[in-house]
Amino acid sequence: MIAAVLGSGAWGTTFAQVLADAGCTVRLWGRDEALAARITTEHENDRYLPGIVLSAGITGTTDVRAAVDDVDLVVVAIPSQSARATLEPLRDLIPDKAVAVSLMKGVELSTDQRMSQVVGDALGLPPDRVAVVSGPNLAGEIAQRQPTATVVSSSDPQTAALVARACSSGYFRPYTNPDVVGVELCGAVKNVIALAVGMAQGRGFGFNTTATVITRGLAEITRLGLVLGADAETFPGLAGMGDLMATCASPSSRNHTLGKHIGQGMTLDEAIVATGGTAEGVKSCRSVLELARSVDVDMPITEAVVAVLHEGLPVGEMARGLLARPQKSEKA
Ligand SMILES: NC(=O)C1=CN([C@@H]2O[C@H](COP(=O)(O)OP(=O)(O)OC[C@H]3O[C@@H](n4cnc5c(N)ncnc54)[C@H](O)[C@@H]3O)[C@@H](O)[C@H]2O)C=CC1
Ligand SMILES: O=C(CO)COP(=O)(O)O
Repeated sequence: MIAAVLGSGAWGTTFAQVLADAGCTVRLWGRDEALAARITTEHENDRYLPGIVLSAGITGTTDVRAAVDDVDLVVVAIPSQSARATLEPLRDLIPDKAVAVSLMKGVELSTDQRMSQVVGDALGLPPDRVAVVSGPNLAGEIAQRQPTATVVSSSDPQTAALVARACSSGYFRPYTNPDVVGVELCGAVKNVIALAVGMAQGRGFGFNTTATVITRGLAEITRLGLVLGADAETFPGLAGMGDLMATCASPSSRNHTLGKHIGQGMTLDEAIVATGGTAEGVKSCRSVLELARSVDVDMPITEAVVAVLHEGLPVGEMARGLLARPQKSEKA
């Protein structure tokens, strides 16, 4: 199979490596010419994955037309809020046989769409030609070929199976799941929960607080997902609990790290600079909250993250506000 991966950041480059190791010919598109040349000739992406020697089966390019010519897979790994504008000009260039794959974990501001919806809309593809990949997949670990599993989801089981075949290797094990809504919401909202966990840890709180935020975070992801038609079995799976555990535990998570900087007293602008890389939850917390409000779902942790990051709530007030809420049943 021939794959074009759009976005030569940490995850795009790592997933290009996964595809190459699984036997695909991979064209990795990015905007930086010097970096694209180094990917092709030196087999390295020193900006995002320093120290990793990339497979010789990956060619870097800045020519997006050439990248998508005659491909079987178009894989998208750019920040969620830039996806639509980047993909729309490619609308007439996608081969009829090709399937699009979103690696992005966000919700678009202004439309509140999940990224598979944005990709389908922007490229003019029906849902059965779009898949998503989401799970406990910290790029730095996978780039070192450490073992992990993931979820490939599409409304069309054949599309999911095709993408799973394309990325399956000795260290990367995809499971398929037809619940696109659940898988994508898990990926987007766990970033918001990881921000909250980071804030708590930055304030000096310990494991009880972390476990509480993760567990109640999963409860609010589940509440939203079920109202939007997701399958309850997705949430305790790899895309749900699995990814929450990885992102909320790892110091290499950008969302977790950014939250920690905020907890330690940085402003949002300072924390963005200190973190580097794309922390999707910073923007997606707003679209997730809007989505939740549109279907009348209560998401107190998400609401608190929005209040701290975008509405001036002092981070020291966050726990007090969450714990002062009226008593309720754990199952409500
Ligand atoms: N890094 C990770 O471990 C994982 C990341 N993801 C998701 O993958 C997506 C991409 O994340 P990363 O690769 O980690 O981000 P990154 O920050 O490492 O790289 C982003 C890439 O997108 C490019 N880019 C930025 N704005 C652009 C624009 N307007 N047009 C075209 N390209 C643009 C940047 O130059 C860079 O190459 C995000 O949605 C993230 O949540 C998902 C799983 C794992
Ligand atoms: O999605 C991820 C792990 O599955 C990566 O998390 P961060 O974007 O917070 O680094």
